[in-house]
Amino acid sequence: MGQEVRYRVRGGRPLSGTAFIQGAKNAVLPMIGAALLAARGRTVLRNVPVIEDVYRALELAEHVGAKVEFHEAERTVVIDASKLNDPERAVLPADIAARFRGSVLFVPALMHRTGHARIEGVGGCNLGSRNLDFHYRGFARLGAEVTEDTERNHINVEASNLRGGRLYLDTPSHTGTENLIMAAVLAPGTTVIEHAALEPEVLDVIEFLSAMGAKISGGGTGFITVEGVEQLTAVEHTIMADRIDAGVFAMTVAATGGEVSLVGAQLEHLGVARWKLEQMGVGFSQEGAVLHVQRDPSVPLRPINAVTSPFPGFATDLQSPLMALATLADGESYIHEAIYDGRFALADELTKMGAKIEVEGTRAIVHGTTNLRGAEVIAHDLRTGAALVLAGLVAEGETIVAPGYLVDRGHAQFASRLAALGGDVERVTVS
Ligand SMILES: CC(=O)N[C@H]1[C@@H](OP(=O)(O)OP(=O)(O)OC[C@H]2O[C@@H](n3ccc(=O)[nH]c3=O)[C@H](O)[C@@H]2O)O[C@H](CO)[C@@H](O)[C@@H]1O
Ligand SMILES: C=C(OP(=O)(O)O)C(=O)O
Repeated sequence: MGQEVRYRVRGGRPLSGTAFIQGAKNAVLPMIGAALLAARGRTVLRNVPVIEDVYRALELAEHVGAKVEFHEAERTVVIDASKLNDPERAVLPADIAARFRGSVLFVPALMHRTGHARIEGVGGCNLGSRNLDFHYRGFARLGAEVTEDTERNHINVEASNLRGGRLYLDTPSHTGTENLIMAAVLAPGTTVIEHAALEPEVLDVIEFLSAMGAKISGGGTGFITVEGVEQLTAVEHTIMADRIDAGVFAMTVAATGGEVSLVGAQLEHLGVARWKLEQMGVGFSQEGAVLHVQRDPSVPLRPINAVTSPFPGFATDLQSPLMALATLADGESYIHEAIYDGRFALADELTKMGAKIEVEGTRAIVHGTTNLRGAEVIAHDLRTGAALVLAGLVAEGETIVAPGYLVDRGHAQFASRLAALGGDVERVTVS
């Protein structure tokens, strides 16, 4: 049997001090995919979070023919994609690609550089149904031939003759928007994408692609126009701070009480989550690049109603930590998960810790206040794991959260950053 990572947490300490917010997972993954579009030069990405999804993305980049260096201490990735032109290597193999959702973001570069892509698997958090139909339909409208090999469960994309086209998304898909933009940047002619996503990471990716030479307008309006260019150049880019990492830290301070400065976090990137946390009793103040978060532990948290929706709505990735936080509020909270049909696995785990949560479909009622108690609990996905660490920090006794790999997929040095704030959290490896 291999080794397993676990998070061991003991509750009861307020948090205080300064935490550094990592670079955004959901910006760096599309940027690694975008870096493969450059036929010349070396891309330098700074503020890269040292997380498992980045390791997987870099493995995948090497697998398809790029040369990659990860200078972890400097949080810098260097990618040379000049030799990425072998159609035989234009394959996203299940053993790497099925371990993270961002693997689908490699398809545009493979289409443009090799004329072909075979997708043997795409992973990501298990949150219910997560289709890729918007991506494939968009590639087809740009001239690709997308076929499914049902026997092997592969998708084959032939794309020797991409050209601009009129595209739309049924809902403003985050990676869908990024993928259609990347598919369009080197396709001759004009592409229009209607109902595009507004997430800050999408804007960061547009900024990166624009620096590479892409012609993209309308980012942040929901209506994006791309004029195809002949080639893109490798550039240097510093990745924005991770708003979900910042939200998780803010909610953890809300749970334990205390006062913490989050370096790099931007209040405006929290969207509606900011207002919900303020209503619960959390104080925020932004001072340049530092976000101060405080919560007086002597005043009970107020219950809350929240509905997840695309940015600037309440981020679905913050729904799990919000549920954990709501168990501590004085009264009934109502949560509607409107993005995913299977993102309430956390409720059963919190119940093991003493929480009272009723789930019906995509709606949950959380009955607070609960005196949480430590337990052995399962991280069903990345944010469930982070939420259970949060719960452990206020629970009586010891909480063990496993598998820790899922937390490590998206939060860098999670235990040591919380421990530096005074939290009793350890990341342990057991065989
Ligand atoms: C790597 C990355 O950036 N992941 C984020 C991204 O995922 P991701 O980009 O996969 O999420 P989407 O915005 O695409 O998904 C939103 C909804 O649209 C549906 N859908 C999406 C595409 C498609 O072709 N067909 C379809 O039906 C999905 O099943 C889901 O119900 O945005 C999500 C929503 O903010 C976040 O939870 C993820 O952290
Ligand atoms: C759902 C998430 O990620 P992914 O799309 O990479 O599975 C997440 O970050 O919470």
